[in-house]
Amino acid sequence: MTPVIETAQLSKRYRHKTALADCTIAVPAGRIVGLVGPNGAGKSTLLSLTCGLLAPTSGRIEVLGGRPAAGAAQLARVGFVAQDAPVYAGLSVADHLRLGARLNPRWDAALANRRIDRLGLDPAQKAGRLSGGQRAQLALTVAAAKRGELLILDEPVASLDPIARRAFLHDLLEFVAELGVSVVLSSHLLGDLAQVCDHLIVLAGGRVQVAGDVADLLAVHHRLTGDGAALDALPAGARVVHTERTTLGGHAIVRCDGPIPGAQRADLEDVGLAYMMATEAHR
Ligand SMILES: Nc1ncnc2c1ncn2[C@@H]1O[C@H](COP(=O)(O)OP(=O)(O)OP(=O)(O)O)[C@@H](O)[C@H]1O
Repeated sequence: MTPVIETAQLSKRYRHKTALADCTIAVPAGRIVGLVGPNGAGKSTLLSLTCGLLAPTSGRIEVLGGRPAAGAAQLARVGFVAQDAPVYAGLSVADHLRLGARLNPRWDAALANRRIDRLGLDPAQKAGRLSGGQRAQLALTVAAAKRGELLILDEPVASLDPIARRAFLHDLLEFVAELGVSVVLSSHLLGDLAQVCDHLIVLAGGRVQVAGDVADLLAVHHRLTGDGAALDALPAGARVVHTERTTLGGHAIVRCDGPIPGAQRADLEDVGLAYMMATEAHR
């Protein structure tokens, strides 16, 4: 099956700043992909390259087997919601849906109306008067009703309160089940991503630190707690990703294909955070 996103040594420089370097990934179809990383890690840059809003400085990127944004057909296959859920402040909710219908050949009016109805949004309300959460939901509705094969969401839950975040992520899961789309969403909130993602990409310092299906990553990452003595007796091939001392004791996240005596399975937050912290520690 063609990967939804495939890159090889992809890099992007803005004048003197390298925002993304040597990025080689292959994202399988049908996944909800969590793209995490600290501020300035290169997440928006990677997503903008995926949508064709930016051109690479070097390297290669293919989206759904084609060049990003290469013509109307390719554009119709990808829905994109940029950071801060941009909407047209002067247009009403209904205007957004009319515009969506005019601009998108595969527009699903029934889906759009059903969502707006369920969210309790007034079709006559100007988008500029919606709350941050409502704007995010409107932007997601427009992107989903486009009926593309890939939905790209840049920090879609950043402006939402915890209840709205839950509702948004729940809706997202429903969409994926209903529409069969692949989704890439970036976030700082590993806990949120852990609820919905089955594929993880950790970016830090403009480089991919780890990427893969969540089940595969969890199978090979272990959490060791204690005074550190266990780290001196790790099995061959084990690699300490990150160690941390806290007032409550210490722990280490270790990558190892086989079992580690006395270790627990790491969870997704452990894994994501460990790779981010390890990069920060080397700066
Ligand atoms: N247009 C630009 N011109 C120059 N530098 C830029 C530009 N856009 C981004 N950068 C720089 O590239 C790096 C990566 O930025 P990017 O926005 O991709 O990170 P991010 O992971 O999305 O960050 P955040 O989580 O803060 O949104 C940062 O150092 C940023 O300052």
